[in-house]
Amino acid sequence: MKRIAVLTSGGDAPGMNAAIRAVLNQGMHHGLEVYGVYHGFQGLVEGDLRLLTVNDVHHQIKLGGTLLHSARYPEFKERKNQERAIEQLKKQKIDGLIVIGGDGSFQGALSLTKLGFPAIGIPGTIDNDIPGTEYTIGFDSAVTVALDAIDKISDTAASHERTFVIEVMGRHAGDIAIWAGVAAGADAIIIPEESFDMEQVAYTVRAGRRSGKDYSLIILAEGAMAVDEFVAEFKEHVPEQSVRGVALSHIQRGGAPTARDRVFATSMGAKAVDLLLEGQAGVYLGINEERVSIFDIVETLEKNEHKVREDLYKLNLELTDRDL
Ligand SMILES: Nc1ncnc2c1ncn2[C@@H]1O[C@H](COP(=O)(O)OP(=O)(O)OP(=O)(O)O)[C@@H](O)[C@H]1O
Ligand SMILES: O=P(O)(O)OC[C@H]1O[C@](O)(CO)[C@@H](O)[C@@H]1O
Ligand SMILES: [Mg+2]
Repeated sequence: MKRIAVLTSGGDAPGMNAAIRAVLNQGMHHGLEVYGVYHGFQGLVEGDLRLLTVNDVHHQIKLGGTLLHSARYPEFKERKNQERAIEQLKKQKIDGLIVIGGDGSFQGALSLTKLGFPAIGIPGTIDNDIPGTEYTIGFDSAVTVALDAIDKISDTAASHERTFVIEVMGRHAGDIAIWAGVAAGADAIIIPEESFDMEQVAYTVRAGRRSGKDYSLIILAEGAMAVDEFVAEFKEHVPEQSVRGVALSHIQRGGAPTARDRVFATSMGAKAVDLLLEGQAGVYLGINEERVSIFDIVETLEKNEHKVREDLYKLNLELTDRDL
């Protein structure tokens, strides 16, 4: 193996640049040429790739976003586009591909492996929604950004003795909501994985106020309900309160990656290169008990579901269990 390529796909995530840097540096350590594919699978199909140099990744470890740009390109589900992608790679004499992205991007990597082209996945998504791994690159940064925003909102919430409903991202997963909610000391955390009773949420908020709190926070995962809808319904249960809703939205995908995201991105970027050199394909990397682990894409994605940290969710319920 002399040449490999790397791309980023799906929603960007802080730490993707750190992973790209590690792929390039580890590739160079092994005497490989590393190509960067721009604009995800779309760029791959269109042949939008070039040789990376140290200059491309210099300074990038501390930057959010992805220097390779990203794309959502549903057309990559079509076999003809997957075959075109392989033709482009072969034209450049590239023997292996590293795909940094979420669960959707891993399906793209899998399709290439099934057609005989070696591909390896690195989990890069703020959602933390990939089965197998406990952790995805960008999650820690997104939670940190969300928490910073929630803390700021709590200042004004306290001044006006308000209840704020704060919608966080995560697509179908409640991970960002749980972590940001526990870290913020939220009165309630609403996630798609657990049902909730609006009257019970209202009771908890009211009980908190009665016990001396001067504001309340409800952290709502986008996959559970839209914030406007939630606020409208919630207000009917607490007509005496001033309630505001806010969606943090794409701010959660921006900013410098945290140390944790940079370290795991660097470890996984380097490991992906090592695996390609060992002849592995159809696998992805993840983190288990703070160590890089290897997962089979088919086995793990098709037979497992992502699980949220139920223990943290339950802990928050216990900590907010107050009587009126
Ligand atoms: N079944 C599939 N087969 C081939 N390619 C796929 C498949 N599903 C998704 N992809 C490719 O992966 C891209 C990214 O997928 P998706 O939009 O689901 O984001 P993701 O990688 O899960 O990241 P995130 O959820 O963080 O945005 C798609 O736009 C498409 O190009
Ligand atoms: O940037 P887009 O395409 O609007 O996608 C937003 C989605 O992407 C993510 O930020 C990452 O998957 C989700 O949390 C969110 O639902
Ligand atoms: Mg996804």
